Amino acid sequence: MKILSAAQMSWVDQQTMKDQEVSSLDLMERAATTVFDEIKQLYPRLAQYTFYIFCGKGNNGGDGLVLARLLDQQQAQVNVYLVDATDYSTANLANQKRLSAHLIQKISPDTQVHIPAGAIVLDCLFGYGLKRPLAEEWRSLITGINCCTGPIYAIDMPSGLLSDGPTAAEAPVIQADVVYTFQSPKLGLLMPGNSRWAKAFRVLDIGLSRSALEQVDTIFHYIDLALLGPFYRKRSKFDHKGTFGHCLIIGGSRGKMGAVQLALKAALRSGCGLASAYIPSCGYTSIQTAVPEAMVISDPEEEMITQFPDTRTFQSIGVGIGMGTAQYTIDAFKVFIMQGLDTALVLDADALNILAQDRDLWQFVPKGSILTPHPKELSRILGTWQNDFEKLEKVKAFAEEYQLYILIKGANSAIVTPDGTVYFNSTGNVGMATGGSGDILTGILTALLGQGYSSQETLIMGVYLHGRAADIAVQTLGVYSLLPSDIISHLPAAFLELEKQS
Ligand SMILES: NC(=O)C1=CN([C@@H]2O[C@H](COP(=O)(O)OP(=O)(O)OC[C@H]3O[C@@H](n4cnc5c(N)ncnc54)[C@H](OP(=O)(O)O)[C@@H]3O)[C@@H](O)[C@H]2O)[C@@H](O)CC1
Ligand SMILES: [K+]
Repeated sequence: MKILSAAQMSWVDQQTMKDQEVSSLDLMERAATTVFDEIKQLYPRLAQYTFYIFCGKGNNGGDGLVLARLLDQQQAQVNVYLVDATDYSTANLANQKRLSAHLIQKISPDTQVHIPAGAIVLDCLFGYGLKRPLAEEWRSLITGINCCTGPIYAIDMPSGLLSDGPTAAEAPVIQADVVYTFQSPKLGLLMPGNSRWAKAFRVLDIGLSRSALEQVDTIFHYIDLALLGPFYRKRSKFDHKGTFGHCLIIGGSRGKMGAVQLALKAALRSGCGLASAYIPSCGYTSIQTAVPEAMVISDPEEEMITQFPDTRTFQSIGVGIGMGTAQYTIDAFKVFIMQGLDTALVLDADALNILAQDRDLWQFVPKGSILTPHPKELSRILGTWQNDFEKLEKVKAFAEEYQLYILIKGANSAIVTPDGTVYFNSTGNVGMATGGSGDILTGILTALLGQGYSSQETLIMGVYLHGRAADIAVQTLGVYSLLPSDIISHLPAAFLELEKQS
């Protein structure tokens, strides 16, 4: 799914009106009706609820006015607060006239509102038309709304949040529990730093012109099953284990052998033909016992890796998890990486920490390699950033310079490719924030790379399935109790979904 800028959304809206011969008013009715349907599903007995609907002067406010009419028709208690203006959009004015005048109360940006307990708020002050951060004069209205005890649903965007650029932390912005955004997720909804304003969002299909959507060119994409379908390979009965690659996980140190165990299990659950581990010898028995399907090669040293194996017979290699940064390990890793390998690697954890200490090493990392840093590892590599947008630019520059694929881990993890394309993930949940989740991702990615998927395909599919398995798992286990190993045991369900859709 494409992620469109405000300007692109506006262009697609215009094209839709031409292609489908509909007016702005029709489109507004359609958009607001999709939100109304969602709300009706959440609150089937609408007549029992009170809605506080805050409307601006543009088309986002117009959506709110339509919603007010639809809710009023279902006997919900409706209170509309419309920002007083002299320049309402045409569709906004038309919808004011369609609503009983007694329902509308005019307010100014500095009005102080008190919302009673139990009321539901619909935020329709600003959508993608917000061009600059809201001025101070809006603070009292926005703060009053944010103080409500009931849920806040924002239409298209939380008001005050910019769609395409950074919003200052102290800016007045609506804190939406759920954002119903039209047709395409907006960048501002995906940035982790904005999560207190957009706690969750749902993309609603409002039937905008397919051909216009296809024509829009964007470097930003949102990963869904439809994106995976074209490259997911179904298996034929003539395939055999040699077809699916032999993957190698290099990592582990005394006390951190579990990381390798998790990665191996995840790799085996992700369809690799053969899986091997290279580990310090103290882990030999535990890995052989815990993962009987895997093969183990051990370093001569007990507690840490001091040399790297010949990797030429393996189709894919994942390096770094649980490896530690003992000097012997650092020295051995440097020799390994400086030999000039011609296979893309999956690099995680301590492999990244070692590389981060010596910028000269990056030139030796095989082009097309996959890096999966968590935020701390990423800042060791790139330094600091002011906001998520700057972080993204820094990652893009680095990915291009060294021709690498970089995963920015977090809610809505983002994959950055060497040509600057960005794929945001749509799966995953807060239950994954437990040590070990990343080791599983390394296993999945190494397995997919070994099966012949390109680095880009590997990341899109691996990150999606990793999150999806966790999403399926929390349906029965909940976010508090989810263990990384539960992600592995739910990988089959995630793969099955993909198999069915392809
Ligand atoms: N197009 C369609 O047919 C459809 C559109 N749809 C809906 O329309 C929404 C987009 O509507 P929109 O373009 O009217 O913009 P909107 O977000 O309502 O705000 C614009 C107003 O805000 C003002 N303004 C801007 N920045 C400001 C600031 N910092 N501080 C103060 N004011 C500021 C700006 O005034 P200006 O600065 O230009 O004078 C302008 O008056 C979209 O999100 C979706 O909900 C759906 O119904 C589908 C059909
Ligand atoms: K809004």
